[in-house]
Amino acid sequence: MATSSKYANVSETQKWANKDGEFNRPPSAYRHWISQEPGTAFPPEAGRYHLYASYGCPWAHRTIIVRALKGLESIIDLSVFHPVITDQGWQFDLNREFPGDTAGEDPLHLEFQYARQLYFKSNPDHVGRFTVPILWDSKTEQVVNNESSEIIRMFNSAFDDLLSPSNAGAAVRGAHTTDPAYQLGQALDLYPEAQRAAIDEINEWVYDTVNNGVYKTGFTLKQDVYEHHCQRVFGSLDRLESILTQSEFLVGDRLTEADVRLFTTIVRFDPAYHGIFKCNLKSIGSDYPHILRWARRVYQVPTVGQTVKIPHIKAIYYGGMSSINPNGIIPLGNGPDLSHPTIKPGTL
Ligand SMILES: N[C@@H](CCC(=O)N[C@@H](CS)C(=O)NCC(=O)O)C(=O)O
Repeated sequence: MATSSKYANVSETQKWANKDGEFNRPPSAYRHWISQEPGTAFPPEAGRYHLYASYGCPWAHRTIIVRALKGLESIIDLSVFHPVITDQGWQFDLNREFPGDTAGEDPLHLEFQYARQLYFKSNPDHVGRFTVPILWDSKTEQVVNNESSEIIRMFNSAFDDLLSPSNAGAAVRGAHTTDPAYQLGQALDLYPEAQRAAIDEINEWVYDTVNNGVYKTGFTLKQDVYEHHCQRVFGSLDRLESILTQSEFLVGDRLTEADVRLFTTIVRFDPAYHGIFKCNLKSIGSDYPHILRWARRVYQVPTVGQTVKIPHIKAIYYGGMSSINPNGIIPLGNGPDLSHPTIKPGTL
């Protein structure tokens, strides 16, 4: 039986955790698939699908990164919510507090203010949360998929026929690469056949103990549950540090989906999880030189750095989680500078 914290205000914090003090992330509700299969309900089409996301949310951030790396900006439009989740859920940036980054309104439904309205438009009987990312079909007015791990798989390959090989560079805003570690645009494959088993294996434990592990640590109501998950987070960070001591990327010497999925957690670690979720046994900037080296390498892949918006990251965690940060004070630290030059693994 879990031990309660002496200090928790249970009535406030239980919003996030069950009676055993555990945070359980419910499964995503909409799981349709965009594919090139003949007769599919959701074929790839330019301008048909719309991504609703947040720069603060690590799951939505994955989809923003893969959209940018693949050069899908002209094919799939993006609308970003205000980073602070309101009591009605995600809201468009009605007062234009994050100009340039966010959508002040829903371009497809000018009368909508909240993400919840999209869910109810799609399914009037929707029950459950109103999460981002949302991949929306403007033709049939419904949520195609709201599970980031599946949206990035679709972005990785389903639209390739709409991207011409020659404009792969142009599609990612003039970025060209001679770097053997990655391609951009149509030529990029983040989930290559030969690496799938290795990517799946790493994704599984990284999801459980790192991506979602920080939430299980931060949202618990119980001291011993907190300690258990916190230890698991750092056990896995130690394991990742050791992998990245030998290897430039998580699966060999090329950028894959496994890197994208880990990156959105690592970039939030020092500026957010170390404080708000009490994941503070170590920090990326001070204690994990190879993870830091790798994070800089990923950040510096063209277009990735532009998707990292620290003010949104700090706002979602410190500004919108009143149960664990009641006064909404946002700390000053931004975590390590990821634009700093990188070095090769093994040379630290
Ligand atoms: N499994 C989902 C998780 C998405 C998710 O939990 N998003 C959070 C933000 S980080 C959210 O939208 N929360 C709003 C809410 O729960 O009301 C995915 O990977 O897409």
